[in-house]
Amino acid sequence: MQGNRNGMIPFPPPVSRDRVIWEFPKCYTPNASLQLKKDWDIQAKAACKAGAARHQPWDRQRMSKVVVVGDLNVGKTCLINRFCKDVFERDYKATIGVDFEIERFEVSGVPFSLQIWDTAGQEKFKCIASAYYRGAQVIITVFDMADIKSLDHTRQWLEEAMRENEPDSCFIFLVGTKNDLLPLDERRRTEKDAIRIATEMHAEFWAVSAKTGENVQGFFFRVAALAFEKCVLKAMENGLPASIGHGGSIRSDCAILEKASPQDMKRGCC
Ligand SMILES: Nc1nc2c(ncn2[C@@H]2O[C@H](COP(=O)(O)OP(=O)(O)OP(=O)(O)O)[C@@H](O)[C@H]2O)c(=O)[nH]1
Repeated sequence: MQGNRNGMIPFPPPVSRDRVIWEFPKCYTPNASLQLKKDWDIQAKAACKAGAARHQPWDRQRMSKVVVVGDLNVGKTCLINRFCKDVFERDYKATIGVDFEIERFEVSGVPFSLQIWDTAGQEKFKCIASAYYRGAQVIITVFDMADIKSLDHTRQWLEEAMRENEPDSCFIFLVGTKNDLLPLDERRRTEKDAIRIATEMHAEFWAVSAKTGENVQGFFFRVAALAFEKCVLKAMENGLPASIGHGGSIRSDCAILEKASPQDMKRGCC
């Protein structure tokens, strides 16, 4: 895509159809869920409706920061790549430091983005990666369903990520990857252990497979919906106009990305 003279892209293309969210996405299991409700908050819904109806030019986007942490080799990069690029890489290539993707959505008629930070699980890159934990609205702690030790380590990963963030400021998810590797009975046992740990962490649990794609879209839609709704509610709490939409004002804890494309934003990792 061509930028203007400043290298900026004035109007990003419309959000692809498979990134449009109207219905409030369901949780994976009510036994470890951040919210059991089935629909959007009524006030947030009304604000979105009013904003979307205005059809203003899309000159900026609201964005939440998502940080993905967990042991090396658990499948963080594959999970992100399955969702953002619909690919699966069989060979392991360690993440060096950090990398990020920006994924654009339309939620209840309103543009919204997730800035998804993929961090390195290797000890030697930890100090680089941890510099990027700050300012997260969502923390995703990932473990490998076929490696129970990686589940035990998620508490430590969360603790480290929370050190850089305010208590109660983030949605926390516990995600078990590679569920394609387990027979059903073993999968059930691991899920039971994970649900116990998710409850301790005040996290929502999901079991996914980047290889088969199972639950990957459902999971990221849930992340986007919860993060988006929180932005809307926070903006309303702060007394900002209740009408939110293309060019409207959700500020709160969402960053606003002014007319820059993901390519403009993408920096080399450390
Ligand atoms: N069977 C199966 N293998 C997977 C899945 N997800 C990832 N893998 C494999 O697990 C290995 C590690 O995946 P990565 O996504 O690179 O792991 P990572 O957590 O990003 O690792 P670091 O970058 O070192 O932190 C790769 O060989 C993947 O092919 C999955 O859902 N199923």
